[in-house]
Amino acid sequence: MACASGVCTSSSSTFKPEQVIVRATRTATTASSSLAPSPRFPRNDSVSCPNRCKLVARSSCRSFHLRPTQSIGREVPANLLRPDVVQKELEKDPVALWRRYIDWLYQHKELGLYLDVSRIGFTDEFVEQMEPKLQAAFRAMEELERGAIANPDEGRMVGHYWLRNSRLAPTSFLLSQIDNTLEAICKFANDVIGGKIKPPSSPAGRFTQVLSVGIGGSALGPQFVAEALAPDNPPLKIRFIDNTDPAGIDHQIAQLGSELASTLIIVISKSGGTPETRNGLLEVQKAFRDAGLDFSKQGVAITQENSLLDNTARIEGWLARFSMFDWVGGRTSEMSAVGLLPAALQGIDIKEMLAGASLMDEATRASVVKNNPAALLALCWYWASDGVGSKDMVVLPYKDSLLLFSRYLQQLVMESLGKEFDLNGNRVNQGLTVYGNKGSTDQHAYIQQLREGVHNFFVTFIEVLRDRPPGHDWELEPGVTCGDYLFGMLQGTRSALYANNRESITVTVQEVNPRSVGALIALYERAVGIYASLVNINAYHQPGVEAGKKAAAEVLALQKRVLAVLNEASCKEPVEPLTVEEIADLCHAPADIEMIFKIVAHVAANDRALIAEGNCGSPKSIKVFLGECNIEELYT
Ligand SMILES: O=P(O)(O)OC[C@H]1O[C@H](O)[C@H](O)[C@@H](O)[C@@H]1O
Repeated sequence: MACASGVCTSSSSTFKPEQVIVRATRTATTASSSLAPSPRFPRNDSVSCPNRCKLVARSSCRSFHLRPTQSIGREVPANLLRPDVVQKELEKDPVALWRRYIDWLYQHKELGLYLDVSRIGFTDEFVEQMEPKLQAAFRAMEELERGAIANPDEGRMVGHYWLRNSRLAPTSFLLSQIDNTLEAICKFANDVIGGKIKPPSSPAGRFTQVLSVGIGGSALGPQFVAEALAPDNPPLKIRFIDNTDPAGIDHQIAQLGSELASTLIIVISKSGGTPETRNGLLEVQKAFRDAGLDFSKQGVAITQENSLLDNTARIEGWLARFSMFDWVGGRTSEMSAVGLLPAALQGIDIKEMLAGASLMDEATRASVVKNNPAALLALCWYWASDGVGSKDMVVLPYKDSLLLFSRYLQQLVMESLGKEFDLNGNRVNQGLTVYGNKGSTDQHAYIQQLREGVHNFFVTFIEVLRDRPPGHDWELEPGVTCGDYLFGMLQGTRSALYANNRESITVTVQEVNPRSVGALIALYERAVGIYASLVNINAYHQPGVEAGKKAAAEVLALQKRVLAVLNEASCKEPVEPLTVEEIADLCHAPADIEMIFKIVAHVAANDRALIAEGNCGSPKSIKVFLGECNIEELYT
């Protein structure tokens, strides 16, 4: 598929493994650990030793291959293979630890991505025990990719892997749907950036801003990618409305100011009926009306065909509509129009993102655990959290641009794995808690507790080798750059945590670019899928979310009844102020009295003609009435 502008062309800054070898020899000892030659390829005699292994003798490679997989070396007696003992031994024996590091180091050569699981203390026995479960997980993933109904409750296929390799799609119809949508995204983005598609009444004569309205999976991926990859001066700057907080919405619109006239509004909702997103849309449409602008000329919808949003956009004649597919879940939709259109509009090379994800997908189809980084992650999660989520996953990227990765992963992991029942209907209350921001910033916030406090977590460090674009670095002390400090902070924290028996994983990428970001997303998508199989749950539904939505709808329905009751009382002559108890009785909802009090307090705080007299600190004392009675409402 050809793309006219630079949006979809391949990146010239793609990492080349050879570059690392050169730098590995140039940089001093500090860099050597993360640049260690990988022993992985020689594991299989039929695979020749790749270039990187030239750094070590071929015989050494072979010895890694032949040595039985043992956590801390042959000399350790079997009775020492208890995890805590293993760890203590490793701490005392840096050589054994180094051997464990290289023995388990995963390298994806083309992506320049490494995965270090050596600081997770799993034993060989554990790996052996997990092997049948992992093989079952690989088979489940294979079936999923072939189009099985992998989301049984909702009767859906799960096809986010096809998005980056449409040839994998189970039917030619799906294949052309994927290809056509991608082509349409590229064309639209190019036309907007090139000024062919422009706003009707902007002095700028072209779109300068994107305002994305969406929530959950319809916001977190685009937010993460924008933070990670948007250039300093993107062709269109992006902002987000991802909540129904009126002040937050006002802030975004105020920040746009007169640029509202040159803002492309992208409304994203798979279902097309999410209340927060609908409210965001209505608020933005009001802002357009207030400014005398025609929303339809600047509105774009990304949603499933025939959803409420799709129908609205069609009927109102919005600028464009892009399809979201039934078989792509919200939290795995970054490589669909949901993520790709906003990214392309910011000048991010979306084909490189797809290429990175596709390469990672290939790697994570390997059925040999050590060769499959997603399986290694899932294995570590299982080990570290006893397969029941007993420990939290703290995600610490040491790179500002990856700040939102943990937030993105929060939904991907917790909405996928946080389930009450397993696939056999047993109550399991599964999950894996994710939090984190970035290093070294977090070292000055909560690392104190991680090092010394309650031991309820394991860490995932994300390391980025490239500190800055070439040609910009300088030494702020002799021989030391600012980036060396960041590197030192990461390594120091990793060591300090390990010395206190705190486990960690390290994912290393060469640089933050579309390819590595695509790969990271794909890596974690697959790890979540594999882990879900290991613990026998459906990763692709979210029944628990409905409970909160239903309860919210009930609160709003109750509020309408409260206001009707107050209206009736306030239309009497003289006006009859009511206590909260009286309101609850008149609403025939005595059990909801606390909620009624909260409704009264909220409405009274918002200039809505509801007056609450008394002290809200003692709810029984307050008397409530409406400042204006609405006779019409009474008789309708
Ligand atoms: O894209 P939408 O249909 O508007 O859904 C937005 C979000 O809604 C719910 O909270 C779901 O649990 C999320 O998975 C989804 O991403």
